[in-house]
Amino acid sequence: MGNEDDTTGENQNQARLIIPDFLSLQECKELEFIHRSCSTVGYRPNVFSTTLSHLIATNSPHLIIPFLSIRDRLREKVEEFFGCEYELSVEFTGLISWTRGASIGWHTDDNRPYLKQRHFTAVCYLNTYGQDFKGGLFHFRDGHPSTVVPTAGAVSIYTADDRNVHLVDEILEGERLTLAMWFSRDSAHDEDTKLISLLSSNMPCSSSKVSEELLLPKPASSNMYWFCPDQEQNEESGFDICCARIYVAGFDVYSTEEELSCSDFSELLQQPLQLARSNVLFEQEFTNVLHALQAVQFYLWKGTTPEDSEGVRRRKISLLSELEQGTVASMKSMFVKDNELANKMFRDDKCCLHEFDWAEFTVSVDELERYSRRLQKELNLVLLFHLHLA
Ligand SMILES: O=C(O)CCC(=O)C(=O)O
Ligand SMILES: [Fe+2]
Repeated sequence: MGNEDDTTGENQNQARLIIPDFLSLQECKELEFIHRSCSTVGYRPNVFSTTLSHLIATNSPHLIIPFLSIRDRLREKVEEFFGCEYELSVEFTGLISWTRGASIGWHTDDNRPYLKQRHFTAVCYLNTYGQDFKGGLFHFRDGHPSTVVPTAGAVSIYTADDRNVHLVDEILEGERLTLAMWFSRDSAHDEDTKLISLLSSNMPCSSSKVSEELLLPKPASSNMYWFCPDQEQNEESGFDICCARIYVAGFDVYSTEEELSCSDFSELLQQPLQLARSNVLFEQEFTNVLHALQAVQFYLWKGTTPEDSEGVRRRKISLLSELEQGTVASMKSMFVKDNELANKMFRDDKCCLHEFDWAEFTVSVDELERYSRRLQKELNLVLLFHLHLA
């Protein structure tokens, strides 16, 4: 794989570049954490996505920070390779995952009138073929290389025009995750302009006052998280993807809200919730399902080492009563109608290998808060800097 050193003398006509190890594994894992914590159902069957504007809209603007340096590095690489330094704008940035059954046939990335501003594509693979998913190979119709085997950290860069007709084989198992970016020569399509204006209207931050309040995620409307197999708009099949990701990681959700039987049960997920595991209830309340999901995903990402646990604020755990076990079970059947399907789509066996320990989980919940505060500070600096320049 890779034609970075290709010196066939046809550089101007070189329409693609594959670089292994463009991102570190740490960067891949951090973006995976963000996607598994924030994604919504996507624009095609069995596809899930996390866009930067969605992060802003769900009160998680600080999660944009890990993208920033990666975007700059990629833009510079694309400009350098295609000889258009300082000319490109980022048109779109998003995390996209494909699960069982997803595929895309031969196409170019500028193949719609509203996509004509897309001049170059960069796809970073955040996980690995054969290890994290089966199927999902990438093929170019003409020229070399003809097949790209997705490997965590590699990036595939190509023109969006008909020199690069491509397809992705159907995913057979697992979740194939990428960071997809498009670049435009037309600065009118600069994604940053849109993001900055969203940020300045959504942020509790002005040039004179920076909020220190911890940002907690706020779910978008519940249909954005409801997955239906084969796009049937059917509430009796499928599942809420936030709950499903919590369940496949071995946790349960518990709510003290009385009206479990109410018709609009999706409201429940917007309310404070607790996590449980093997009939043990964790005392701390999370603000809503997204907050609980973020805590679970952060724990799966970072794990903890025993030394971390000094100075940790202790949380109680308790055994679930029979009544509480009933609540846990009925929530599960409300939010995941098809447990087998949820497991097939999201289960990641690597995450379930080490033994679970509530003390370690507690450390991780505190660590998540420190992580969020650090990103918030960075975001405030970026914004203040930008507002002063503007
Ligand atoms: O994920 C990939 O490898 C490419 C996806 C693709 O072709 C597209 O989204 O246009
Ligand atoms: Fe494409």
